Amino acid sequence: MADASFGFSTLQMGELAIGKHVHYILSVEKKKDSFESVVMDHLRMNGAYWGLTTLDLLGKLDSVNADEVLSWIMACQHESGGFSGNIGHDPHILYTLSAVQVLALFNKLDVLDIDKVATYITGLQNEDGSFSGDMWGEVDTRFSYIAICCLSILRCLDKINVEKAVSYILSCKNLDGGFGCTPGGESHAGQIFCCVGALAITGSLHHVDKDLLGWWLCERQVKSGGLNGRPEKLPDVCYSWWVLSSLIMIDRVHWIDKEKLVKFILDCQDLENGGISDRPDDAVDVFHTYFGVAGLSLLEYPGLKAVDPAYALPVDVVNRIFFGR
Ligand SMILES: CN(C(=O)[C@H](Cc1cnc[nH]1)NC(=O)OCc1ccccc1)[C@@H](Cc1ccccc1)C(=O)N[C@@H](Cc1c[nH]c2ccccc12)C(=O)NO
Ligand SMILES: [Zn+2]
Repeated sequence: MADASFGFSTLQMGELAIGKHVHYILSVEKKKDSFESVVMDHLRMNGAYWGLTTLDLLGKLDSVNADEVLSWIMACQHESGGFSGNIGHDPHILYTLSAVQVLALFNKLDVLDIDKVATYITGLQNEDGSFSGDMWGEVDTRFSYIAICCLSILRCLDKINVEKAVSYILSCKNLDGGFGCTPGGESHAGQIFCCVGALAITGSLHHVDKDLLGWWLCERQVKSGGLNGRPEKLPDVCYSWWVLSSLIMIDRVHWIDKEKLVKFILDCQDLENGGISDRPDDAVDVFHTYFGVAGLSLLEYPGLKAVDPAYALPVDVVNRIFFGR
């Protein structure tokens, strides 16, 4: 295994610099005053999910102090049961999923008052089956996915009206086979991931035209091998997740060139300091490092743990939730 952490071999772009990326993630965790840390301050709960899931996929989750992480997460829980992006911020469904996902990584879901979290999420479902992100009421199919994914991990999906949630998601399906953030919204790979993921978790994928959607998704691959989020856009590593996980869930992943996509992601690494950027020679960040590693995991890159395309968690974590002790 040629890896910089052993110091002897030189690293070339043709492989994943695992040691470098572990070092990068751990350094971002420690640096509090960096531009990235400040910008991401209100998204810190998402940042914890991206960084820690990356470490787990790389087999290095034991590099962090679980108790420190867990006490910070619980300090972000609001009396409503929801979680905020950082201590003292307002709760939002976005951060509630990330908090639950991180607790699942550490096999610590038992520290939660499950009913309290479930009540918070259930309270965000609207009459038409859609979900709002918080008390201000913004509706987006992203929030439908988050509600369904989170309650499924907590094993209390029955607390919401699943039938109406599914029918709302289907009302956001477009003629091109894709999905938007609300009915009539333009198809976008991120929203497609959310709708396909929610339909997969609720066992409703038979409503999807897999050939039509598969075609729209495989058309996201550009000459360089990278994937974009919409027609005519530039490729971006994070679409290696949004597009790829959707293709896998509808069983059409063989419609893209996997080898060329692996090469695109590896070309986005910073081999000096670690981390992965959205496209070659751009600045790295934890978000793209996570979606790059998760994308490589979906492509069965050697040495990575398998990731579940619908739950966006390592497969062994998902198995433990549903079949373990
Ligand atoms: C707020 N974010 C975004 O808007 C990014 C910006 C971006 C990165 N590369 C191209 N654009 N876009 C983004 O997350 O789009 C994905 C998306 C959008 C809408 C619906 C579904 C998915 C990023 C942060 C960010 C900002 C700027 C640069 C890099 C990262 C972000 O926090 N995205 C969130 C969106 C999100 C939260 N929960 C989700 C659940 C399912 C799907 C998406 C999310 C995320 O992916 N968390 O895991
Ligand atoms: Zn991106």
